[in-house]
Amino acid sequence: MPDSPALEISGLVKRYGGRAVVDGLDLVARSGQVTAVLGPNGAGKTTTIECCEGLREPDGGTVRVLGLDPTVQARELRPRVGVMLQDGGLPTGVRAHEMLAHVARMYADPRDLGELTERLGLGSFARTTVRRLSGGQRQRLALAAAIVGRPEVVFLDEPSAGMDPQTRHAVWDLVRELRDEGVAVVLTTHLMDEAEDLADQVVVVDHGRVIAQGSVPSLVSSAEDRTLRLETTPGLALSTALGPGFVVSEPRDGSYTVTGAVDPGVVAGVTAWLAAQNALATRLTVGRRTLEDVFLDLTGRNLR
Ligand SMILES: Nc1ncnc2c1ncn2[C@@H]1O[C@H](COP(=O)(O)OP(=O)(O)OP(=O)(O)O)[C@@H](O)[C@H]1O
Repeated sequence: MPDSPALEISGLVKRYGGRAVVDGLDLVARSGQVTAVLGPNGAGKTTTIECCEGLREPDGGTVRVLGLDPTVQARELRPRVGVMLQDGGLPTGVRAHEMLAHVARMYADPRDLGELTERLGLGSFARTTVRRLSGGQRQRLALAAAIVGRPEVVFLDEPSAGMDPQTRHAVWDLVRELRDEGVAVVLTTHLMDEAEDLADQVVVVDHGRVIAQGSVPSLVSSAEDRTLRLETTPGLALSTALGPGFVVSEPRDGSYTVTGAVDPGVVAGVTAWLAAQNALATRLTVGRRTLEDVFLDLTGRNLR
């Protein structure tokens, strides 16, 4: 069926030692779209992706990749799915270019290795053994290995972690191209700008469940809320200057954010209140909420 999703997860449960780290998770990802899975450390993202890759067996629910069950139909799926693991998962004793050439030989119609090498800047370390590669170089090689076989679905677990900005942009371009070629790209990331730039659909996972999903615009503008950002004297009780319905935080000393229905009257009220405290605002901006604001609202500010 042309409209059937590339990935369909229903009620996925995965337990470790009796604890459900994935706890009834539903997710659909489509061809020609980038789906970004976000969530705090330990939320269950990697475990979910590993169930999709056939690396972990679910304890409940179903996972279908291209309509197939990744645990029992792994052989049929292997040539159609590309996987980039968080730890690289590469053999360490071979040279980078040998590893990639070996992976390419496993596919019927691999990408041009020269072009891929150029695109991801692999040339400078092609003759280095994998064990001696830097973290970012290893990531680049792992990405090349994930896409060399022209997969229909690609799972990228934190693809740009440890990459320098130049490489990150090259990777983003490549991901957009894959999407335009009709590939279903499913990636996990902690980089909100990566999700904002790339994702057609964002899925926020916490405690093993999906707690929000949608396009970036739909997530950031679900209300008429705006964010007022303010730099001034630390430790002010800024919430007393505002009525109910506003959330004030001071993530760094003297750097405040106010979320809510920020209108001209609210800005005037805040600056008047600051003047009464003899506090000078050295910076004041009003903007739309960012994906990071939404993420922190959804998942809280406590460390995991
Ligand atoms: N093999 C395992 N045995 C026991 N517990 C595990 C195992 N793998 C993962 N866990 C636990 O499952 C939970 C979810 O881990 P997972 O790696 O899926 O999270 P994540 O959302 O990918 O986190 P991160 O953002 O840190 O990569 C964590 O509490 C982790 O400690």
